[in-house]
Amino acid sequence: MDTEKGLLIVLSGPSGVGKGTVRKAIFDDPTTDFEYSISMTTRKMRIGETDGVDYFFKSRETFEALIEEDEFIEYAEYVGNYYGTPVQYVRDTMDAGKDVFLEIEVEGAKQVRRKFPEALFIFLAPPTLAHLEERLIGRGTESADVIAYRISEARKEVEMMNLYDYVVVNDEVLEAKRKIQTIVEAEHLKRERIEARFRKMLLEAKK
Ligand SMILES: Nc1nc2c(ncn2[C@@H]2O[C@H](COP(=O)(O)OP(=O)(O)O)[C@@H](O)[C@H]2O)c(=O)[nH]1
Ligand SMILES: Nc1ncnc2c1ncn2[C@@H]1O[C@H](COP(=O)(O)OP(=O)(O)O)[C@@H](O)[C@H]1O
Repeated sequence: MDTEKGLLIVLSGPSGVGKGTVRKAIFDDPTTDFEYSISMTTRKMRIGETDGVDYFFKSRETFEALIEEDEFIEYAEYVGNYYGTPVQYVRDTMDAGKDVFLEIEVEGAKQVRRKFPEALFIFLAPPTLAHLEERLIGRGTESADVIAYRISEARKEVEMMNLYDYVVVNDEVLEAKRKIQTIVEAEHLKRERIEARFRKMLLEAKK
């Protein structure tokens, strides 16, 4: 039998909702058996970040050349910087039968939806918009202007949540992590059942 393709899991949601935090909790958990696709970006490296671990940090020229060469599954310009998912790693990993996890903003998630409609889309939502503002201010990495902009974007983004397969409210980080792991497990079981039913029907059709 051919190796089954891995699942593409997309975690998205407004900036500051906790996507990075929840993603870290997922990958800090040794029971997690999906692979994280490291994004490429043109934004400046923050203190504590490492090139090739948090992102692949590139110049605008390099990023734009890679866009021309069709090297991204999706990319978006967000608050003046490019962010994108390199295609090669995702394809190779899925072809090897492993699940790939993307943590991206909502415009990119829309593009993935067009290219990979069979992917699993999970929206991370804040308990309230007030929580979102608090978290962005609390993180202390952006100026007041950027925070105000991100909040106004977040209002629009929250309205997109009905386009997703699941909405997970990020109240407690470990609880959100557990819910996402459970959703992925359930999705595998569902797809295995559909696959088994399909094979049974094929066998019956051959009789
Ligand atoms: N479309 C897209 N968005 C990404 C990608 N990687 C990260 N992002 C998103 O870009 C936004 C800004 O990321 P970043 O500058 O690290 O800020 P932070 O997530 O708010 O800490 C976040 O919403 C990320 O989830 C990617 O490859 N593609
Ligand atoms: N469940 C949570 N409860 C309280 N604070 C949180 C929670 N999840 C994340 N945060 C905090 O909110 C801020 C934004 O989180 P971050 O992961 O950077 O968001 P995103 O990647 O979506 O932009 C950080 O300071 C983080 O520590």
